[in-house]
Amino acid sequence: MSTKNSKVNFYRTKRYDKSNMSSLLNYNFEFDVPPIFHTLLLAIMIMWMLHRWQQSSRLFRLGNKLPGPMALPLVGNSLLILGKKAEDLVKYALDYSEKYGTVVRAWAGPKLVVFLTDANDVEVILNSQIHIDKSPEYRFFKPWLGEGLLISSGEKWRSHRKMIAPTFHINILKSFMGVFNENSKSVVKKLRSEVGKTFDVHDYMSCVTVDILLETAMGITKTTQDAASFDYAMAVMKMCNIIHQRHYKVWLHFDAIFKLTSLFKKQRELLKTIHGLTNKVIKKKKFMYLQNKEKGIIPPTIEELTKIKDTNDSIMEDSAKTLSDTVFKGYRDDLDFNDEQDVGEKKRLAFLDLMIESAQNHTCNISDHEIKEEVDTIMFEGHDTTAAGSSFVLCLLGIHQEIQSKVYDELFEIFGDSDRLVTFADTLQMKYLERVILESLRLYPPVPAIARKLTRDVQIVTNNYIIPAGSTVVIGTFKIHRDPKYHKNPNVFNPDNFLPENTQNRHYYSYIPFSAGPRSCVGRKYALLKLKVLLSTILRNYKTTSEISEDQFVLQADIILKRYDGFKIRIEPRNKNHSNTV
Ligand code: HEM
Repeated sequence: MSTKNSKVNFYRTKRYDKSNMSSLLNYNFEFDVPPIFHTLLLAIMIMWMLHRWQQSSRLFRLGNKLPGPMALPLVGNSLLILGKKAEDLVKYALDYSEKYGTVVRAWAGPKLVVFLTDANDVEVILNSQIHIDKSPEYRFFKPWLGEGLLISSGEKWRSHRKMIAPTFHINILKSFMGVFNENSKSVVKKLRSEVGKTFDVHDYMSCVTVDILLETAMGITKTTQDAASFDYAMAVMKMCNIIHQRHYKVWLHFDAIFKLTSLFKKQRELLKTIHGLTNKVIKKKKFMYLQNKEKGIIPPTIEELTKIKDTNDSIMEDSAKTLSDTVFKGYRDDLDFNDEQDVGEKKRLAFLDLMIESAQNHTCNISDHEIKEEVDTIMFEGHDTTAAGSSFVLCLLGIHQEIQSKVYDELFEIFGDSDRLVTFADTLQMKYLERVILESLRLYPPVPAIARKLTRDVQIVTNNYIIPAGSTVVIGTFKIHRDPKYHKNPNVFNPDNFLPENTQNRHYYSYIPFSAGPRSCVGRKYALLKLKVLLSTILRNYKTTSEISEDQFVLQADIILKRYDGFKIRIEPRNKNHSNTV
């Protein structure tokens, strides 16, 4: 029967057979139920079967042994975040963590997500060579970063990590001191226009970070920067913004919906700019490398630049030179400890040059396309993280004036009233500033959570719970860093939390701003060195103040932790004297 006829019959029945109820019922049930009812009935049956199947699955049985909010059939706990604003999510997540403890499960539809905030449980995951796969949410980066280090897995990740980790060796980082200095000076100059005003310092930190990365990752110097590199920098910043939006707007998680939005069109244009420049630079660099090789000019290899030792043990045996080396020593990752020997006259090479060199001399099997993915990854990972990290430090110092005075006194001890550039040896003296940076990364970790996809069951320490294979584990760095078990007055900004006597017996996994274990941040040393040069240069020139106290910060956490209300500060020029006379 056609739809039209069935509708007509339905209404006819109503009009003409009112007196005969039994014939009406018979007539309707057998022939005249509108098709929408059939569809609905079918949908309900399918949903019920799905629900039953889900309930009987191993994931569901094991997952429901973990504490967490009551879940609805099929949608699970998805409705809990529906309609929530990005800036409310941090508070919301913390409330749930308070309510259920250090292990909380949630169902995102059929997907099991387990939140961990106990250092012992976190160690089980991060210290493992097995649980190194990233969660599916990282796929939003794929159009941009491809299979770069951040999202790749398996053998590809292992071999690329082995090649890239040594390019962050301290000897190579030392050769970036000039770039860090030059760009820090340049931002001091730009900040002059903001003296006496309240402004968002993140914009400045973001620009200077991209400029430094253009030079250290791709070898594009300030003098060779052109309109294309400016467009690239802008595109990197805008792409980060699109990915943030995809994370906190649930409907944008679905590719089909995202592709209908104007954001998708924008993303396509931005990626054209980003990939266009990376490809162009790689092509040019490779051509130059081959041309130089023909002339017999061969750049130093990574081994020559770093004098890498053969065994991991010898790396761990090296004595730690800076505070952060001590703090991060327990991570057992593949980043070396400081070696104060200088690289002397050796040429500065950008990460890209080092990768091209490794590919050409066959120490690593990496294609041009893969090099592009790794350069793009470094540009992303190195940008937003350090921009947020440095902005938080400047805001916190604006609030805690007595701590800023101590930082300035230390800098005055090192530099006096001179305007000279920062040397690597100076950075080793900046012990108080280093504590300030580490403490800021504790309270406001730029990467507030890390997610892994489990391919095997894991037994954690808390109640010997089993987290089943197939689930996503989210490690809540923000919350772990504020655990009163490990920090007295955990919500108070106190750089003395990083005095040696306060760190020596602390659980290594209670402080993980750079993650830890085999998949820890490969740029950790780069970031800390750059932050010291950049922040010391700014603080030697300006005093920062903030009208807003910490409890008024409106935090927004998606991939990167930021202030939704903006990183507002005021600055005034320093008289080059001890802080008490400023
Ligand atoms: C304050 C600054 C930084 C912080 C807090 C930070 C934090 C992190 C964290 C937590 C991860 C692990 C992410 C995850 O597992 O989901 C990570 C990975 C990574 N970071 Fe950083 N990062 C910083 C700066 C940098 C810089 C400057 C670079 C490069 C120039 C960089 C390059 C990378 C790369 C390539 C990875 C992926 C490593 C892998 O999976 O093997 N990071 N970072």
